[in-house]
Amino acid sequence: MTNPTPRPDTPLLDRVCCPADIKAFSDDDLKRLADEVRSEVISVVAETGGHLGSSLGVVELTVALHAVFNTPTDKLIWDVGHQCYPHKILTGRREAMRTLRQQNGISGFTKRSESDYDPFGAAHSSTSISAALGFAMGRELGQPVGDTIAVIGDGSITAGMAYEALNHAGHLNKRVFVILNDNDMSIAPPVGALARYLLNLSSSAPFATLEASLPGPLRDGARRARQLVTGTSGGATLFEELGFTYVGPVDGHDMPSLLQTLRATRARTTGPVLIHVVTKKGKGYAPAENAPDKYHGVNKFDPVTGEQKKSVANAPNYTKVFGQTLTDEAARDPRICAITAAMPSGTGVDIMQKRFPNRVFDVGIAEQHAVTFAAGLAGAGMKPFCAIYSSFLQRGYDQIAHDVALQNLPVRFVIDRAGLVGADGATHAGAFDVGFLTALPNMTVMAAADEAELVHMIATAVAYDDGPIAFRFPRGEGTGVEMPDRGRVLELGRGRVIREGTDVAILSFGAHLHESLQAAKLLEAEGVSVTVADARFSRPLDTDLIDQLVKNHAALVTIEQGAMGGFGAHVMHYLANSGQLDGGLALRVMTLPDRFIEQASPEQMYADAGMRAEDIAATVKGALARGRMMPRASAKPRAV
Ligand SMILES: Cc1ncc(C[n+]2csc(CCOP(=O)(O)OP(=O)(O)O)c2C)c(N)n1
Ligand SMILES: CC(=O)[C@@H](O)[C@H](O)COP(=O)(O)O
Ligand SMILES: [Mg+2]
Repeated sequence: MTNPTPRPDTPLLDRVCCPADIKAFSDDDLKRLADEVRSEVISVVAETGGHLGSSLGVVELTVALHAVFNTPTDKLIWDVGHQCYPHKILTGRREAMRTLRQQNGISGFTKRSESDYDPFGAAHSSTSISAALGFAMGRELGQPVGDTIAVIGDGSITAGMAYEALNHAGHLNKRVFVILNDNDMSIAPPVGALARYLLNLSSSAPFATLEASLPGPLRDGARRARQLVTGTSGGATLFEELGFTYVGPVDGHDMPSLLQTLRATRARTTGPVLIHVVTKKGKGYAPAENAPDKYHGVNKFDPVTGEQKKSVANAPNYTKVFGQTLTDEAARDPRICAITAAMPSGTGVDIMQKRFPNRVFDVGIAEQHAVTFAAGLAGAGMKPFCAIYSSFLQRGYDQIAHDVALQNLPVRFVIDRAGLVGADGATHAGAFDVGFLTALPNMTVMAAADEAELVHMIATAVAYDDGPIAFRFPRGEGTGVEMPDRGRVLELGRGRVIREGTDVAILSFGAHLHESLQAAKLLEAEGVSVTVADARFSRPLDTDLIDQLVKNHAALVTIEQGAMGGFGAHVMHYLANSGQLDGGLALRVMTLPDRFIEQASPEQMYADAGMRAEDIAATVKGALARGRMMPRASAKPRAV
């Protein structure tokens, strides 16, 4: 039975279950469809929150790509994937969009397990060209892959990995499409020489449409004219020098130009192609157009006014505490400087940037460079604070090991978004930094249990010049503890006992101290006396404290906001090699479970991870029951 002919006034979007449905649309229909998709994005994100500006900027581009290419056989790969909301709406997930970034809902990024139209997951930037080239070579080797298209932003293309891929694509000379979505914005305004180059290049937009529409010889003439106007000396753009056919710049909101350019390029080119599309972040929604940085990631908002719903703050925000404290320290110490990889406001270094602009460096999305640049600053005698979210720091691990730790250079690593972060889900979980940093000789690793501890750890990092030092703290608010006027320097490798008990000990590393104290209260009500200690350091370990806890309690439980192989593993390693496991010890190591945890609220995610206060209490009780069956030496508790 054929589908009944829709009434002419039926919204076009109501007729779209998947991209194949838009193949029959006229070019005018496609423009109308884009307008409907834009309204849908605004309506959804007003309800759910999420990445608004980037998605609004690629509405026409998304419709045109699905109209011209044959997804999912043609592989459309979005870089970062935060701009994929129009793509998800058009690929069968329109209804599901209201569950965006929520527990058991759909991801805020592209995700292979979610749809055949998501051939490659993302969320960390600058991976799309590599992936698209990989798929293209799979096709060349006989796999059922059609065209491959990477859509990468002007911010994401500042990362080194993008050039590794461009370099290889130019070498292989196989057919692959790179769409450079140039909205002249990263999260903040873009930085770097490349941003300037692209701005210059995009000034030649009028030539692009002309060029794409002309036959061979005339097209060459138009290209030469463009190059003359844009001063791309020697005639070739950077991308053409790397072996790409460069097409553009094209107005990314002009549907006819987009369709014409994509159709012509798809029909005519054989090797690697870069299509330079100029868009506006937040396009079509005034509040987002006028403040593209503030509307990059939004809370729920009033679609009429654009007013974002403010979350009620019960305690200081860790990031703000870091930014302000570092600024205060920098006022006292001219050797302090700060580095961010395109996240000035996210990391809080924008606070110092306002006061000491010449000592704060935004290197673009370039975490590898950020780390070794910081190493150079340290080698020169500065005190660099390299502020990178835990999950993004994964991008610079060899630089940490090879350029910083091995040379014992005093770089300070500021690791925000440690632990589970909530709506950004598994890709942004700060789960692994404790493991990969604590394993490094010369490294010192701290975790703040609360915002007051963070202030002390910053002071400690300022004072510590004997090698690299890292401190981590979670996304969001602290616990509302009393704040010190000024940070004091902590004794390296020394933890602290928060609460004295006699039966069992909890040794907490980082911000789960709060839940550990709650667990102790729950156990106290059941007649179990619990010592709670804050380790403060995973390297160097406070072995005296560990010895005392083991000697004076029937069982020991460690807990950390991180994956296996972190703090608890190092405690176990110490206990084993100091012979304290030989006679048996009731020891439990609480970490994140050995799996990735999908997006939800942080509370829901920690519940999923089995790390609520009641979970800790249950684990402690189990360890205590086992421990009571074992003999143990008694010893006087250490004076605190
Ligand atoms: C490795 C890595 N570093 C940092 C980020 C944080 N981040 C997400 S989107 C973004 C800006 C991307 O800019 P662009 O590629 O131009 O996309 P637009 O938002 O302008 O559409 C940044 C820095 C990330 N996702 N991955
Ligand atoms: C898409 C991306 O990677 C960033 O926008 C990230 O979502 C920012 O995270 P915060 O909201 O924790 O700063
Ligand atoms: Mg951009």
